[in-house]
Amino acid sequence: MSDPSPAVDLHAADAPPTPADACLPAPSTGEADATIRYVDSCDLPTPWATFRLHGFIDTASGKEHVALTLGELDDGEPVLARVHSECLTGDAFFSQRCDCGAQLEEALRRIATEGRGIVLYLRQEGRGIGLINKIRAYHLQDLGADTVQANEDLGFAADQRHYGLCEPMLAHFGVGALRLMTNNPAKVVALQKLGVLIPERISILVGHNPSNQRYLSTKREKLGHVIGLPAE
Ligand SMILES: Nc1nc2c(ncn2[C@@H]2O[C@H](COP(=O)(O)OP(=O)(O)OP(=O)(O)O)[C@@H](O)[C@H]2O)c(=O)[nH]1
Ligand SMILES: [Zn+2]
Repeated sequence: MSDPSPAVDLHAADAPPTPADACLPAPSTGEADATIRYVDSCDLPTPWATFRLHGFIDTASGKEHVALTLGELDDGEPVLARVHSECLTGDAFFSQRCDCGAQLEEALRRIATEGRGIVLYLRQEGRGIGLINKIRAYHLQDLGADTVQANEDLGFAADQRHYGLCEPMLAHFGVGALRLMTNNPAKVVALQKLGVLIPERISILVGHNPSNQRYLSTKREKLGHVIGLPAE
């Protein structure tokens, strides 16, 4: 996977945005020109802690991304982190087809317990194919395909995600090293290729249920995830 390192174009954290900053997505200029622009932050009370929610715009695609932070992050110590790709069905609708919602909740809970950490929430729904195509992929899975076959039957790669925006987003917070909560070694490698240090990968094995058992075994067998399933 090629992850172009986007140029950094970040506004000062304390500068209030103009309406144009906040609302106008830039026309796409292609990935090589991708820039991430910090826009604004606010408090976000959750059941576990009051996080800071930070908004960014990828000016190349117009996509809006967010980071949730807690505590002091720029002291040079590796930061407990989750790099989470959008899953509307799992994160918002309690879908049991995947483990995303449970992982997001667990990540926030663990960060709250430590009092320090970051979640990068990347708007690359459906492993990068988008929400509507994910619904089409789910339909194919209803008919018997697994999560990888379904993507491929639709003409997509099994995983179309890019992590290039993570490095400048992390740099914005003065973070260079992560203790990354993931079961996905490919995510670790992709971030390391961007220059992000990952001294520790932390398993996040939550949200297993009968409806996602096949999905999780396919992730392990075809996508290389480190997942021990309960039946084994
Ligand atoms: N195309 C497709 N995308 C899916 C399917 N199930 C979940 N997803 C997407 O897969 C992505 C999961 O992202 P992450 O939660 O970052 O997880 P991961 O890379 O699988 O690895 P972990 O860090 O271990 O969770 C999200 O974008 C989901 O929308 C599926 O069956 N098909
Ligand atoms: Zn999901």
